[in-house]
Amino acid sequence: MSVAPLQPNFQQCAAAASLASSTSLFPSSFSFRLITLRPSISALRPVVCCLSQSQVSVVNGKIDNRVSERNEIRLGLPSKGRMASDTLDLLKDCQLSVKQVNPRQYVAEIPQLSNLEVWFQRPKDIVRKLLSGDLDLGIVGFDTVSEYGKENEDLILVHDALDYGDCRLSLAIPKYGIFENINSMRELAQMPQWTAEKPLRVATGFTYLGPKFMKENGLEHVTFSTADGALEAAPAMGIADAILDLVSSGTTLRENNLKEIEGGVVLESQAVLVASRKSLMQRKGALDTTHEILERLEAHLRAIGQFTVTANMRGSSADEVAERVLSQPSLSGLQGPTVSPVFCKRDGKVSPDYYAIVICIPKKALYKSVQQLRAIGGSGVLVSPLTYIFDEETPRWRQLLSKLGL
Ligand SMILES: Nc1ncnc2c1ncn2[C@@H]1O[C@H](COP(=O)(O)OP(=O)(O)OP(=O)(O)O)[C@@H](O)[C@H]1O
Ligand SMILES: O=P(O)(O)OC[C@H]1O[C@H](OP(=O)(O)OP(=O)(O)O)[C@H](O)[C@@H]1O
Ligand SMILES: [Mg+2]
Repeated sequence: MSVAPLQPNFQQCAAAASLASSTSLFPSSFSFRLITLRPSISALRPVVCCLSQSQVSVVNGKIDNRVSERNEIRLGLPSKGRMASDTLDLLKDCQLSVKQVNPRQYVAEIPQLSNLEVWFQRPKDIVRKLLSGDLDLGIVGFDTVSEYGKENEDLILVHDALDYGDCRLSLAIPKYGIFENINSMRELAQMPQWTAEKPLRVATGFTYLGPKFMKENGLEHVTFSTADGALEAAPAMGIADAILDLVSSGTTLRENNLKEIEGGVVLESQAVLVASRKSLMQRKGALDTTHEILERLEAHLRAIGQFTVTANMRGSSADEVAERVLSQPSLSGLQGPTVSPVFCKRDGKVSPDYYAIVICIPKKALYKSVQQLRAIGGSGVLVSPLTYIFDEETPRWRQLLSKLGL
């Protein structure tokens, strides 16, 4: 069951080769439909063999690393499962609503991004199609990127924390029987029961990450079986000794008398935006579109953790009020407070009577901040939700450029 790691030099070629040779990865009806839609793509590669309808092909014995010549940028979104609706909700919150004519149609558009096609696919197929060059961008769980991306260097995480789909990939064993006193990976590895003849049987859908993790943890005698769901039943059914599956609330494990163990978490996951490096580097418009999506995501995700707070303060000058505000640890805002004079007319004279301050405050620190505002003489505190925070430049954009060597 273990999958040998790919040699870095041959990763792209091998990934494309295995994709092309596996009919289960490319249902023929779907492939044919794409080829019919884009006849120019196959016509571009006149010689020798074409591995997929897209970019990694072998021309006259050499790897052709160019991207296929389509004009649209393609974004893959989950077509089903728990990620599907959350992904559409997130994009909507970023003013990037996906217009889908009907739910059975797999292609859609985002009117704000004119050069973009949205393709609805199963999460694992999004990763496979990023590798084969049939998609340029995708939103899926980090677990799916890790399992099906197999550390391929062509995959680049553009945004690693989209704030939904939180779960962890974790090893779990029964609470009872020979496992009763086993509470860590080390103890599991040291159990005398596992031999070449009678290995530890692990049920998992993660057949790349599973063997790798067990090997890294010194478990030599392990076999894997796989199933598409309800893995938690496998130990009670006598099919497996342990399971390696996603855990979120932990309810499913508890209900099935299973427990996680120390050191047994393979990875923490949440939804991510992932891209094909080749597409970003070579496809016209791909980097610009990615920049716009990233900016909108960052602006929204930064804002949802914050409130805008306004308050009135008496004081002798804006500077003096600012000093009082900044003396409090929770009131420094994103870049310091905005302090504005509020003018009143008294005895025919216009002068600042008090000052209005505006600051952004993390939602978690709201009550503490209100207490600190009151302590320094703030009154009339108004709290409103924030919709977007656009920074001068997002840190993730700089990171992306540096990953691309730009
Ligand atoms: N219990 C969970 N809580 C939160 N997120 C989860 C949970 N289980 C899975 N996920 C995340 O959602 C993604 C999709 O999971 P989902 O179960 O919807 O689809 P799937 O497992 O690919 O399909 P299916 O379960 O129908 O075979 C996972 O890759 C993971 O990132
Ligand atoms: O820790 P919990 O909150 O209980 O969630 C964990 C369960 O969620 C997922 O299953 P899913 O609901 O996707 O069903 P599936 O087995 O059909 O994939 C995962 O495979 C676990 O079984
Ligand atoms: Mg599932």
